[in-house]
Amino acid sequence: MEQVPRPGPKYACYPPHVLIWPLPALGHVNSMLKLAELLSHAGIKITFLNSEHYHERLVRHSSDVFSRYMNLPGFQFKTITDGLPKDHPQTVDNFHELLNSLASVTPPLLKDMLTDAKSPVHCIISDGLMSFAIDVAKQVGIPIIYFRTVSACAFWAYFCIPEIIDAGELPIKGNEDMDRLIKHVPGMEKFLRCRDLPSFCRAEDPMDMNLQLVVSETRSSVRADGLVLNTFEDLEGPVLSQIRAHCPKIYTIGPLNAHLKARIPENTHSSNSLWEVDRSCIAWLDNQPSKSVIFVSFGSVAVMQRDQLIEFWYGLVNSHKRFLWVIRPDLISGKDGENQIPKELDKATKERGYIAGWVPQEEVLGHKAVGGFLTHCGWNSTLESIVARMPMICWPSFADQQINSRFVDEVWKLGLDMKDLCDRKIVEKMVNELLVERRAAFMKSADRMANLAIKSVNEGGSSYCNLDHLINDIRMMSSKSENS
Ligand SMILES: O=c1ccn([C@@H]2O[C@H](COP(=O)(O)OP(=O)(O)O[C@H]3O[C@H](CO)[C@@H](O)[C@H](O)[C@H]3O)[C@@H](O)[C@H]2O)c(=O)[nH]1
Repeated sequence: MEQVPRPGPKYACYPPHVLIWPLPALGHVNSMLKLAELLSHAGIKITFLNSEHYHERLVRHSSDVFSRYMNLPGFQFKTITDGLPKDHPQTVDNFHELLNSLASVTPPLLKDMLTDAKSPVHCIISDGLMSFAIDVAKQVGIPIIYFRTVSACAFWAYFCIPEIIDAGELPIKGNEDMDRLIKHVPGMEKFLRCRDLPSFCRAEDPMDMNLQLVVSETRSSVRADGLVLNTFEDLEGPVLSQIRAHCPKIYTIGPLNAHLKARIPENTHSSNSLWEVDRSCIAWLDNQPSKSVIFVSFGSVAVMQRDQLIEFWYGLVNSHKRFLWVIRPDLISGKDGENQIPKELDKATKERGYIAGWVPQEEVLGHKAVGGFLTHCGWNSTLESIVARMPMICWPSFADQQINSRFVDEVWKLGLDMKDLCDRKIVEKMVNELLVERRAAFMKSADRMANLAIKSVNEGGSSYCNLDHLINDIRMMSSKSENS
């Protein structure tokens, strides 16, 4: 399906044209849409290439997001197949299937799109996990910039995995080995433990398919003409210096949610939620005392066992604090014991809890009644929490979430790392630490980091200037191509 572009503002000559192509996963599509909006605002023509499945979802479940983008001048959606059946489960275990399928079916389609003389593309910004896009870009001679949607610390850990394996630091030798320090991620030698490495490193075999795939994709970033990261210099400066030794052209332009608000203040709907949002929780929050609620959400893909759900539930109830919990319809893996919620949990939830399937997360984090965030530490959630001055309890599940958690707790002092423990007593204790006992200290760090985040996206800040660099570089690519 292709949308005909609507007339945009009157550009002097040809506007630069960028093709943006995310991996079909919510955390990726969501943040690349934000980048698309920022570039569109700067007068750049955008073709946003969505997988057929994600596009259908966007049109059907988020028609407001879809029409908002369709109204941006010079913006169009195009779709491309991911080569998988419609009902193919999208879980972390199927990650390599998705990437392999994309790599086998999309290159000729992309090449056709890029060689269409009617609509020349001057630059591709592709997801930083799709190296086949680099191969196609090089064949047709169009510059390509990578966008990696994870933190710089996660990117750097992925980048160093071959050295970690060569040094014999992987595989991890069972649970008792989890607290061993890793020596071969420069800059993190003092605090990075086996348990904090991206979850793919837990494979028993260092040649594990998912692990090798993510490493080779990360390493391929050096072949791109630039790397965009959704982070900011004051948050991850030391790690960024390490990465710059390998990928010299890095555009740190985050936090993207704050950057959008800074550049386009009239845009009050930046969250780009691709699923239907239940807003009834806002009315519930309106009736709760200030900073009294712990918000619980584990992102769009993480799953948990039913017994883990019950442990969290007891922990929240036993903390005697109010809670708002996002339980997605597909959050619980396996259906054992469905509908058997112990009566005391049910009763306490009616008294001081609220459960929803999908909420306007950024708005919730900014609500005056919310005092803390129990999160899986997906990168978008982590940044949204930082911008909202919200201390965190981190229960990481997979991929980059473990290392993000470690940084939240040990480096940025913005919250507590629960590691992969799941025990009602720990949940209860941490909720009380976050909301009461250590509240003042966490709030001080959260305020400081939020101020730095806001400074970075305001005029003159590092992310603001880096986005201007990116826009100027794209303009140069376009004028070079028009002159050749
Ligand atoms: O009820 C909800 C729950 C979540 N969200 C939004 O959904 C996004 C979730 O993104 P993220 O926190 O990054 O989590 P995942 O969806 O799990 O993201 C995947 O992609 C991220 C970016 O690559 C990685 O950091 C994660 O580990 C990976 O699981 C955020 O923008 C939330 O605001 C809502 O709008 N409403």
